[in-house]
Amino acid sequence: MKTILNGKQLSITIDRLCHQLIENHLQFEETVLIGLQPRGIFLSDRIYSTLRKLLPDANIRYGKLDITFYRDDFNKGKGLHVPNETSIDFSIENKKVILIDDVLYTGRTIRSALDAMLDFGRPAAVELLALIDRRFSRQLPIQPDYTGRTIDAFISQKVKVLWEERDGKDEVVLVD
Ligand SMILES: O=P(O)(O)OC[C@H]1O[C@H](OP(=O)(O)OP(=O)(O)O)[C@H](O)[C@@H]1O
Ligand SMILES: O=c1cc[nH]c(=O)[nH]1
Repeated sequence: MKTILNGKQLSITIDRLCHQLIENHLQFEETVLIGLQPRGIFLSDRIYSTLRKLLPDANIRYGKLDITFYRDDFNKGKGLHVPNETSIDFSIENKKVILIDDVLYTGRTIRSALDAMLDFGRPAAVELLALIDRRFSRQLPIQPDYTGRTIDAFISQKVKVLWEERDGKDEVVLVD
């Protein structure tokens, strides 16, 4: 097992990603954040709370999206899919949407998210923020606009993102 980001590095990376978002989206008047269930939510919660500290006067809209029923392997005999909650209490019509997930690998989760998101309106634009980009693993033409760390990994390896509130510590590891 190899550490990709320790707790301190993870915190600095999240701060940096938030500053990059502010650089492009200023007060988030026309921009909404959407974290992807289940694992992207820990990251999107951190990003949302950091942005609120950095921009105390901004009214940042933040929702959580479950993509279970939009997966391209849903009903493909891959076992029982357990859905999570979607909570988006605003329209994304004509808004700039920032999708947030912890790991970008084949790109299929994000494809599903693009599909699922359309139930909430037609956005003006969509950007993707991924904490870890496993490049050269993509099966679809999907790339992140904001990246915490880009890594190369063997197909047999797995990136695991650990969070204090769930796992007792913040760390990103590569598991053989
Ligand atoms: O780019 P992709 O290949 O879709 O992988 C990325 C997804 O994988 C992880 O979730 P999880 O392990 O729950 O998803 P999986 O079962 O699709 O690997 C991670 O939280 C991403 O959402
Ligand atoms: O390495 C990977 C690939 C997909 N999803 C993960 O969470 N980790």
